[in-house]
Amino acid sequence: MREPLKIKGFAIFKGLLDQETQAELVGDLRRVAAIAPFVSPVTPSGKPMSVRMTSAGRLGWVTDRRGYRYQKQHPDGMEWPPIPAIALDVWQQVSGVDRTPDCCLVNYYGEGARMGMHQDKDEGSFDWPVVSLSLGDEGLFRMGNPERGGKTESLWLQSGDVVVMGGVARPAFHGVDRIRFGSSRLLPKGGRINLTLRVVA
Ligand SMILES: O=C(O)CCC(=O)C(=O)O
Ligand SMILES: [Fe+2]
Repeated sequence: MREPLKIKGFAIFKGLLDQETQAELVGDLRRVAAIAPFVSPVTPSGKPMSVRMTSAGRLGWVTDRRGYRYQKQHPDGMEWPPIPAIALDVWQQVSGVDRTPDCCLVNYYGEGARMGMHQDKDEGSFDWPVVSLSLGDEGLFRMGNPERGGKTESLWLQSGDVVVMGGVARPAFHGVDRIRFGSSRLLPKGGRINLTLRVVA
């Protein structure tokens, strides 16, 4: 495996997944969404998020008026489907830890969707990395600091890229400013999918 790019402690593996594997993973995610449909979540303050979300794994990440949290069931009551083997394989290749993730959060970015700067901090511990996989349209990923504000660096993530947020980058603020809708042909209707694999302590 090639050495990752390192930006502010974020390790970026450009093009880790080949096209065939990306297409296979999209098929797996269709099966995930057939069991646990994408929802349009709201933040605890009631603000609609522009991304749509579902999860796979023992736990799923959800947000609504009651707060941000992990839970064992989809908002509609069903258990989350298993994490696709391809995603677990990527985790094993890049995470550097000997534990399987509990959650694979699946975000879908349609035209105009974005994600504001935030920390991933509902996991109970920053000891485990978060591994992120990008599929479909390009997304402009912004990398910040463990405190809000300060200098940031941005990078376009393309289909097949993998980012590891570990060490100093684990508590760092990050977000997706915008996507280039229609820049990839992986998803017939366009858009971007991001998977994040997380250990929930
Ligand atoms: O879409 C991305 O690349 C990042 C997603 C993210 O930060 C999250 O789901 O917490
Ligand atoms: Fe995040």
